[in-house]
Amino acid sequence: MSDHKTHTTHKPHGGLARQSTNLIEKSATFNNISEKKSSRKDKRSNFLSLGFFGEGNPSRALFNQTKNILVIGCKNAGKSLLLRNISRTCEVRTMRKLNKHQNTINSLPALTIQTVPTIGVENATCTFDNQPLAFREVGSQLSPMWPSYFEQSSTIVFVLDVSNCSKISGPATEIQSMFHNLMSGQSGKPKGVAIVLNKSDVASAEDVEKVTGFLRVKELCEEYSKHYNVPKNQHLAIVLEISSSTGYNIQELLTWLS
Ligand SMILES: Nc1nc2c(ncn2[C@@H]2O[C@H](COP(=O)(O)OP(=O)(O)OP(=O)(O)O)[C@@H](O)[C@H]2O)c(=O)[nH]1
Ligand SMILES: [Mg+2]
Repeated sequence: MSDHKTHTTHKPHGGLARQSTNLIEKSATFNNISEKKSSRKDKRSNFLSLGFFGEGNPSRALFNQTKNILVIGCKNAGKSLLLRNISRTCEVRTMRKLNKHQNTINSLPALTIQTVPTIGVENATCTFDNQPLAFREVGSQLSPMWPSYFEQSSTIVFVLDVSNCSKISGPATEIQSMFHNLMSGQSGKPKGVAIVLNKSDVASAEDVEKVTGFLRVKELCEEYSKHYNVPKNQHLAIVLEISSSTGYNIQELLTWLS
C-alpha cells in the first residue's frame, strides 16, 4: 500500500513509557457512543504478549462482518474514555483519508472530555480498515453478568487502571476467572482477548513489568492460546499498555481488533 507510513511517538511521561509505532491508514466511521503496515515485525513489537497479526489471523475469516467487542473492567478503569478516543481516532483517520492526507494521527491533543459512570451497557460502532466494529461496554456493576456476554462477542477487551497499584489487585481475580470461563468452553469458540493497561500517561503509573508479573497476564495469555492450539505468532491474546487520554497505542489496539 502506497500510503503506509511508520511513525514513532513517545509517551509524555509516566512509568509505562514505550515506543509506539503507528500503523496503516484506515478508513473509518463512528457513531457517538453516548446513546447508543511499515513492517509487520514493527507492529508486533508493540505488543507485550500475543496478538492477532499475520496471515494466520483467524479473525480474517470474518473480514467485513461486524466484530462484536465486549469492553469490561473495573469502575473508573477508563472504558468509556477508551471508546471515545477510538471514536475520535476513527473519525480523524476517515477525514484524513478522504482528504487524501497521508499523514497519520500521532499529533492529536489529549482527550479532555468528561465521562460519566456507565450505568448498565453502552454501545458504540465504528469502522476501521473497512472492518465494522461494534463495541459494548458493560459496566462494573454488572460484572457478575459479564460471562453472559462472552458468547456473543468475538473479542473481549479487559481494561485496567494501572495508575495506582491499589487498583490492580481487584481485577486480577476477574481476569483469571474470565480466562477460566473462556477455556471451559462455556462461552463458545475461542475469542481474542486484549488486556489493556490503561492510564499509562499518569506519572505514577505502575511499571508495566511489575503489573504484568503481578497479574500473571502473559502466562494466562499463553495458557489460553495453548488451550486452543493457537500458535503464539497468531496472537490470540494480547497485553497492551495504552492511554485513553493521550491516545497512546489506540491505533495499535484498533489494528489488532480489526
Ligand atoms: N489520565 C488518564 N485518565 C483517564 C484515562 N482513562 C480514563 N481516565 C479518567 O478516568 C475516569 C474514569 O474514566 P471512564 O472512562 O469513565 O471509566 P469507566 O471504566 O468507563 O468507568 P465506569 O463506567 O464507571 O465503570 C475519568 O475521569 C477519565 O477521564 C487515561 O488513560 N489517562
Ligand atoms: Mg464507563
